[in-house]
Amino acid sequence: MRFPFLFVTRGCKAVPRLQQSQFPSPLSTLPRYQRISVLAHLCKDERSYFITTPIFYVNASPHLGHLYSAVIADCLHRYKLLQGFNSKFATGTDEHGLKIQQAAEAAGKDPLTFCTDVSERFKHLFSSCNISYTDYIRTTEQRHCQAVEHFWSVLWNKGLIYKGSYEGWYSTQDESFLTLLQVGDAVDSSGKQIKVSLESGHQVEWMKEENYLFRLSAFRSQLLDWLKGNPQAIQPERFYHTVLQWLQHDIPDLSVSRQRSRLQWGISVPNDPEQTIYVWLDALVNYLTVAGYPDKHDQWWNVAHHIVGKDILTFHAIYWPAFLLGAGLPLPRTIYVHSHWTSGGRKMSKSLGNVVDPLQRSQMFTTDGMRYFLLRQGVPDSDCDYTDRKVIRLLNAELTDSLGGLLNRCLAPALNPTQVYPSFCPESFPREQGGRAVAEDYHMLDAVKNLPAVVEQHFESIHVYKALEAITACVRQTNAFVQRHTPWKLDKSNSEEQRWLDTIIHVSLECLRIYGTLLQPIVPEISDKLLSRLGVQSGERSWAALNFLPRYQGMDCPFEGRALGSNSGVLFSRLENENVDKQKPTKAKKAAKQK
Ligand SMILES: Nc1ncnc2c1ncn2[C@@H]1O[C@H](COP(=O)(O)OP(=O)(O)OP(=O)(O)O)[C@@H](O)[C@H]1O
Repeated sequence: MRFPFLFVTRGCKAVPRLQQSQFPSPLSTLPRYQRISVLAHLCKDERSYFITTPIFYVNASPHLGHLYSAVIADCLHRYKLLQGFNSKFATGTDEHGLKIQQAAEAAGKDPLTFCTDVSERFKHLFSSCNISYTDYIRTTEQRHCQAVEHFWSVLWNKGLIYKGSYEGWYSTQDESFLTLLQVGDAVDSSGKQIKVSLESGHQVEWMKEENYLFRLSAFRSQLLDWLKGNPQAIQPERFYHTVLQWLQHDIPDLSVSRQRSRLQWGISVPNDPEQTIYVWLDALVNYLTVAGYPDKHDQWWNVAHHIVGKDILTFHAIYWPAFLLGAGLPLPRTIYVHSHWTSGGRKMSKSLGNVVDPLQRSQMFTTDGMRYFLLRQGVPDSDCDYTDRKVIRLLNAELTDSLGGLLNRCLAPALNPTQVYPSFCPESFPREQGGRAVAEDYHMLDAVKNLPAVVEQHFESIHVYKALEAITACVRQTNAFVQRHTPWKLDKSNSEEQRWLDTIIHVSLECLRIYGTLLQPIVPEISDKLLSRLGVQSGERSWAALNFLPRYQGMDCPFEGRALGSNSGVLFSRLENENVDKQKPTKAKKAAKQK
């Protein structure tokens, strides 16, 4: 639910005191507790939020790692929308540079046709996987070329770019310059001694040429001040410390152009057609282009948050902020960093070719299944190895058995023949113990009541897996609640027993409503199915509507007595896999079981 008409600045003072009659219509239809909650959320921050993925290099088709970045950003975007923010979400493709020039040549295509083909593949993947971007940028677009030229001219006019001579190691694969400390020895497949980047393993070459340099060295202390004053600027914390560590040493000026004779596929340096702008400077400016730069861009640029893989941290946490400081622009609010999916123990990468096709996997395991897996299993702080077996096990356990099983149990016609949201009986489940509920039931209520705050905290630091861990733990508690009270054994001809049965189901459906609402940013289709089955309308699915079990608090529940939605089948079908089913426990597991 979005309330773009409410003007709210930092702090609550700027929020006008609204009379009941002044609440704009969608808000005025909400119960009082929800209105307060909406306003409280809007007071916490500005109402705008701008989230970006890296723009993806189109030298080859997308793989699972690219989808991962996009799914994280999509999850944050959807979460902000649920909270009532006006959120903008940009992704797209990075289309200039030597690697693309070479890949297009190898494919026998002109570079733009080549880029368009691959860019369309990314777009197709994202739309197939429900990536709800609001802007898809390509760096070959006119609006972007204009933004880059303008940005360059600003830096040039401030004397921050000068013509010089660059000499050093360069990795074409990474489109990156390296210091001596970042380079090591290796042997190629023919047994020849080569130099490689210690970080990516890609071969590097010694490069010496006349080009333009950016005065990066002049920004070290400003970058340190920025980070020290904004400890949340790079998250998770581990990467914040990595960048601080990098800044303990001098940083050399950065070459920001290539001779046109070597690189034609890129934007020319303004007033110097012999030079092409460095692909990373070009690419990073995409975030400004989407925000509207060089025209009116403040609304979005002031609230920008980037999602990036750890492989491109230097570019986003050092070069980009230095360029922005140079241009006199605000720095991004947060740089969220995630680690890598590995395959066979090595970073999944286009150049290595050890990639998993995300489109094919999302057809095998469903789009929501893949989204759930990536966000549940992916840990931003550390790498994670991908296998299909892990996907199948996780989805069967958590989506089919735990969540789907709970929904099935609670909606079984034998327990709920009229298919309505049953009533809650305060005498059976009083606020003080003494009814039919036991201590564990009260613990469960506390856990579910606190769940939105826990999930919010983890979403804010992109630890989505922790949010899912907390939701899964609550789902388990609700299953245990149903199991403990065996509602199917209660005597429906006895009115007191029937009231208790209804209460058990009411409480369980309330839990499911909270889980379904919180899961929307992660698995939008499954959540929609779940909430629709519970009869929860689209206007009742926002963060503000997360008012758990109001009847227990002595308030009205809008769902009580309402007809449930139609049954559209199982929530998540079990995934079959022979290998998984046939797999025998290892010796170590057997021993652990016996203990
Ligand atoms: N293995 C991966 N795991 C997680 N994210 C990844 C992975 N590979 C790429 N990404 C995401 O995509 C971004 C851009 O990656 P890039 O296009 O360079 O892919 P790549 O496969 O590493 O390419 P190359 O092999 O050509 O270097 C990364 O910063 C990250 O956000």
